[in-house]
Amino acid sequence: MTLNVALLQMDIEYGNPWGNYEKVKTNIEQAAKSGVDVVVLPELWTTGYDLSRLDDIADIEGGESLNFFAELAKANQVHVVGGSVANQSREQAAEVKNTMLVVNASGEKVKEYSKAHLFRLMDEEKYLVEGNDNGWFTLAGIPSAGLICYDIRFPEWVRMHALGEMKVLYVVAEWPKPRIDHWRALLISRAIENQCFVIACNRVGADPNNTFGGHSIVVGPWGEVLAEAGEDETILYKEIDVDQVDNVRKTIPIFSDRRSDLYR
Ligand SMILES: O=C(O)CCC(=O)C(=O)O
Repeated sequence: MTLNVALLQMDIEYGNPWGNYEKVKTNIEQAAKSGVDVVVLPELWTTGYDLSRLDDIADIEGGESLNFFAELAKANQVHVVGGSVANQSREQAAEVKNTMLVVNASGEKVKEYSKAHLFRLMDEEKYLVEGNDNGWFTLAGIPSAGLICYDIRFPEWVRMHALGEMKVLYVVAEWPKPRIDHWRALLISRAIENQCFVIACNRVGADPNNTFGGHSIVVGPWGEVLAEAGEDETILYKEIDVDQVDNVRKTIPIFSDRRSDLYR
């Protein structure tokens, strides 16, 4: 089974959701014209890391972003792995999560996953609360999962998803340029050790505190880099053959060779 993906490697207007909605709409429409199945966005694409202003610019219950995706997905017949947005609780304003919304081509919400591991180096723990749910979902009939940026530094979290049969891992990020070597190495490792596709979308550009490194990437289940962007704004397109996951898992059957009597 093949899947055509488009990764929107974009710059994000700091603290300007309205400008970012316009830009993403144009990009999704452009990607859909190329006949893709799934469009993937970066992390916190509505607000960027303007965390001290979240009271003014966060999305209440993710409602605006969900409606936005639902309309665009349906009109353009694409599935959307919607990066993540600052998602504020209606009841408790102090509760803001970094939430991925996944919407299918019928405009239905398939998944809501909130970043489980908050990244202190960018002050997330001061402004955000962590999620407590897993990232599993099925999209285009494929067992998948979605994780957010720093989450990929926790191989046990990714492995837990692979044990749940995940074949495609979507990663959305605002990963800084100085550690872009870690980004590539971690994503390739997660693909090899879990024998899955990794489809990872990072942003480019800069905010007042960080410069972001791009290098959005599609990695195959054998660890091969199938497509990779540079450091400029672009839409990265790739067709993947999901059946390769079964072939790799048959060739080196790590899941049946695991010693669950020694470790979990
Ligand atoms: O782990 C890293 O180096 C980057 C993580 C990050 O930027 C994030 O989670 O937002």
